[in-house]
Amino acid sequence: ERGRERGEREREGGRERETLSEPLSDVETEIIQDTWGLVYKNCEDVGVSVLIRFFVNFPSAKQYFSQFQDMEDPEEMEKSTQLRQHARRVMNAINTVVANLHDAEKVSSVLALVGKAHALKHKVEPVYFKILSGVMLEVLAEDYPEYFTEEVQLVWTKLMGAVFWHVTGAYTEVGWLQVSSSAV
Ligand code: HEM
Repeated sequence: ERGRERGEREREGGRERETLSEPLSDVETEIIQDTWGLVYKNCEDVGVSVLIRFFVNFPSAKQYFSQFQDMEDPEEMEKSTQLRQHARRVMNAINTVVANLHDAEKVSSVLALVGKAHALKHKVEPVYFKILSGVMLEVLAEDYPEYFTEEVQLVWTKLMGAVFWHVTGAYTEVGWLQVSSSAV
């Protein structure tokens, strides 16, 4: 089941879709859960710094957020309730994924919901998910250098690859066609 879940190859939308990552091993799962536990204690602060860096470095990502589309000052962004709320939601969704790494169906259903909502309701270009995960890894490595060693960062990169794979799978499922190679 698990193998199929992460699917070596699946037929979707008439096109073959290859997995970007192997399932995490037990050791890798433990590494993710231990390091995430430390990060999640500062859930709100970490989430807000990740999103601020995301919007400062990739200003076009702001277009989707009515409240701070035109904001440029990071200090002002920090006060936006819409930004803080999204930070909390992103962190909580990742927390659910991390807590359920042994339950592939739960992981894929959580991420399918996220993908579908962002495709259908928010109309977010899927490439922003890839960019956001890069920014998140960068912030985590800077803020927790003692935990995010190179080895740990590699495992996190793998997890983020899996997140992106599930999210873009949902985009494909709802008929968002640009997804395949342009986003990866
Ligand atoms: C791992 C990455 C992400 C997660 C887990 C996540 C999660 C969520 C959740 C749970 C919601 C609220 C429920 C909903 O309306 O669907 C939400 C809303 C939203 N997300 Fe994300 N999101 C992520 C990435 C992004 C990215 C990359 C963008 C755009 C650049 C984005 C834009 C939005 C917008 C515009 C809303 C609605 C905001 C509002 O109504 O205030 N999200 N997100």
